[in-house]
Amino acid sequence: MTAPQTTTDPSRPQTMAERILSRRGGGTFYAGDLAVVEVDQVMVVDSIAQSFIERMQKDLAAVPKYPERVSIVIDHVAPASTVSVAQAQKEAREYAAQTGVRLFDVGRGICHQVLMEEGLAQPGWIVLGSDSHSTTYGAVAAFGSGMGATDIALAAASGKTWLRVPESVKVTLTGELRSGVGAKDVALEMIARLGADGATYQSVEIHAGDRFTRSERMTLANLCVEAGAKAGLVVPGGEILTMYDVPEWVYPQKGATYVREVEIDLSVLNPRMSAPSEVDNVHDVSELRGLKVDQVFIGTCTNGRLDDLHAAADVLRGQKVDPTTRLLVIPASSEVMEAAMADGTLLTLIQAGAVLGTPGCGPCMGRHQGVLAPGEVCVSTSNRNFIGRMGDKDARIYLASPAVAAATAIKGRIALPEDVGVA
Ligand SMILES: CC(C)[C@H](C(=O)O)[C@@H](O)C(=O)O
Ligand code: SF4
Repeated sequence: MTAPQTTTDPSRPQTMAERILSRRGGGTFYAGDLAVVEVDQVMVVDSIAQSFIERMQKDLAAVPKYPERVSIVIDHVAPASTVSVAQAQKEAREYAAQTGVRLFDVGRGICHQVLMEEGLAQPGWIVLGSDSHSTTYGAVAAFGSGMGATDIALAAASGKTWLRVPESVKVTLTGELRSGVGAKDVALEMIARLGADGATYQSVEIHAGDRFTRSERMTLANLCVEAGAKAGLVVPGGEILTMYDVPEWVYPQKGATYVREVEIDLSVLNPRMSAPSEVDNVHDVSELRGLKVDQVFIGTCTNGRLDDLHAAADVLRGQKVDPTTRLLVIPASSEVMEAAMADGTLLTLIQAGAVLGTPGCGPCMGRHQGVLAPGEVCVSTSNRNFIGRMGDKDARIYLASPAVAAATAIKGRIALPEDVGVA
């Protein structure tokens, strides 16, 4: 493996990140180069809205250059849990009304899911979010990246951003998954292989062929930031080609330079689980089987979509949640909730004993709707299990797929679907 040089020789093949940033920056850029690029969408979440507005109004004395390219989403603590949260959300609504930027209010859903549903991330776009999981847009070959309030405000004010073109790690998926193993298991395996800081400021370029739906690709791209990645780009294929116009210039070129190459053979992968308190502490679920669990949470931008709820319902149908365990289910968006309502999935989940929450982040970051007490154990379909993430610092979080989470809820202990009679 050779480290890429920062030459601007246009004949050298480019990675996906290099190609997209070159195109959107009107130049030929390679890893290490500084690029100034057009920004197609700026996303601001509720928790950051106040600092964003302050930067815009006080520091920059600017209004959004293209209001239609800015979206504010009230999702992290929605509905509001305290007076100060309510005040911040009120200011965000007023700001949107004054400036004409889009506002997605309480109940519409988690920022990344909402932008994707609204078509506000497209192949080849640059989407910047005030949220670290903005790598999710890479599911549709958009260069999605999280930035702080200051950079986000600068992008909103100028319509551009500048960044150092990241080096790329190539992740190649081979073979076919066995039944009962899914995108979340692949994503956890990928983070285990890359390491929690293993792709810091790099672009993780995932070669998945025609495998995986958009939803599954979102799970893969979402987790990339847990390896420290600047972006997580899935090479377009399969369903994406039928859903989007994919320009030729988003594809990586043969012979592009990668700092590291990782190959994952899907055919030997088992259901995986990340144990406390780092996302890359990944084990086979069978090794952790039997541990008593107090709360199970199915939702989030990682695994709160319709296919995730279907996977949970397939396990929970006709069964009951263990009486000593709580099961919280929070659809990622109003659209997901409506579809799950219409096809009977929510009824199946509720009949099994699930408690439903408002579409949004829910207890994912420990702000409300299911905070954990000291000593409690939670199995969650989310993406982070750091100390204190979902409440008390002495609570422990295990990350898994919706199917494993559902089986665990029935047993009240970490379990596989086969343990509750589901093949
Ligand atoms: C609140 C937000 C800024 C934060 C993030 O950046 O990711 C949150 O979504 C998270 O998952 O920790
Ligand atoms: S669902 Fe969780 S990880 Fe996703 S944006 Fe919300 S808090 Fe962050």
